[in-house]
Amino acid sequence: MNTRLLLIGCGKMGSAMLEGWLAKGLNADNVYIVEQAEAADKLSTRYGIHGVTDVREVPQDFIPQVVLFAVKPQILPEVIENYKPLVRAETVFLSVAAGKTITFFTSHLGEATRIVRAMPNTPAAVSRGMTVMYPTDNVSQAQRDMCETLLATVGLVSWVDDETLMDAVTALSGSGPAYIFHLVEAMAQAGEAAGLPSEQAMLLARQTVVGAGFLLDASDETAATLRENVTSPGGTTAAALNVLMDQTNGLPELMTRAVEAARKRSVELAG
Ligand SMILES: NC(=O)C1=CN([C@@H]2O[C@H](COP(=O)(O)OP(=O)(O)OC[C@H]3O[C@@H](n4cnc5c(N)ncnc54)[C@H](O)[C@@H]3O)[C@@H](O)[C@H]2O)C=CC1
Ligand SMILES: O=C(O)[C@@H]1CCC=N1
Repeated sequence: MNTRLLLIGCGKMGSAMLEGWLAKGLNADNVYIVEQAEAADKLSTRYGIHGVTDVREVPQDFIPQVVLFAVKPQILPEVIENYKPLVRAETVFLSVAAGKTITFFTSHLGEATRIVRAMPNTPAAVSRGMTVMYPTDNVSQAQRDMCETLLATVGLVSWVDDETLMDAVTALSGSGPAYIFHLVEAMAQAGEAAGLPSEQAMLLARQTVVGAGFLLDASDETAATLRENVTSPGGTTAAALNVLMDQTNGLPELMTRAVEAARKRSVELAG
């Protein structure tokens, strides 16, 4: 992979993608990262990329094909205009910032800017990410393909043709890994309450979620069938699922409220 990439912000999400790309052979020499001073030094040493603290330190002859914004949405209004000089037809601006709309980018960078909004998730670090993208009309097919190739290197890719759906995407797959990690915490806590020692409860919860994820990935069956495969009539799983699948107080209702809270927050982050 020889994509010329300028990455703005390399924290949890930026480094998850970068690690996935470098593991799949992205040429580190073609990558510039704008970060805060200490992070820029560490990243250069760790990944062999060019770490800078200001976009003006990027050599004039480095024309990025992709400028990727991976800073917090709250930081973007302060920094976005620094990147205006990079707007040109051969450069696509790819943003993973939750909530930040195409209108936000065009209002600061100009209508001609080619923009792809993307929502990845942190399993990208182990090439199991899920990314959903939405492009502006002026993004060429070649640029769409380039963004898709980049993100497909670290997981599955899907597109939406209605930008407002990016809020729902963010609430489901963007934030979703946190829900699963919390499920591990909740299962471990429940195991402890049922009498298991704390460390063993965590081991069981963790490996159960890892194993179920692998099984889901390896199997052609639906999640519903895999669930039914565990559930003996009148057995222990059925007893637990009676609680979890309760129409009014069960997990679907709780998850719907949680996803809706995240979707609303994504709308608010548009600013
Ligand atoms: N963490 C996640 O699971 C996901 C995050 N996102 C989006 O990714 C973006 C980054 O989120 P995280 O990686 O979680 O945050 P983070 O705080 O880990 O990373 C942000 C990075 O930006 C750097 N930074 C701050 N000011 C900067 C500046 N002026 N110029 C360059 N870099 C600067 C920080 O040093 C930090 O390393 C957000 O917009 C978020 O909505 C999207 C999908 C999932
Ligand atoms: O919590 C957030 O706002 C970001 C967006 C999706 C995951 N993390």
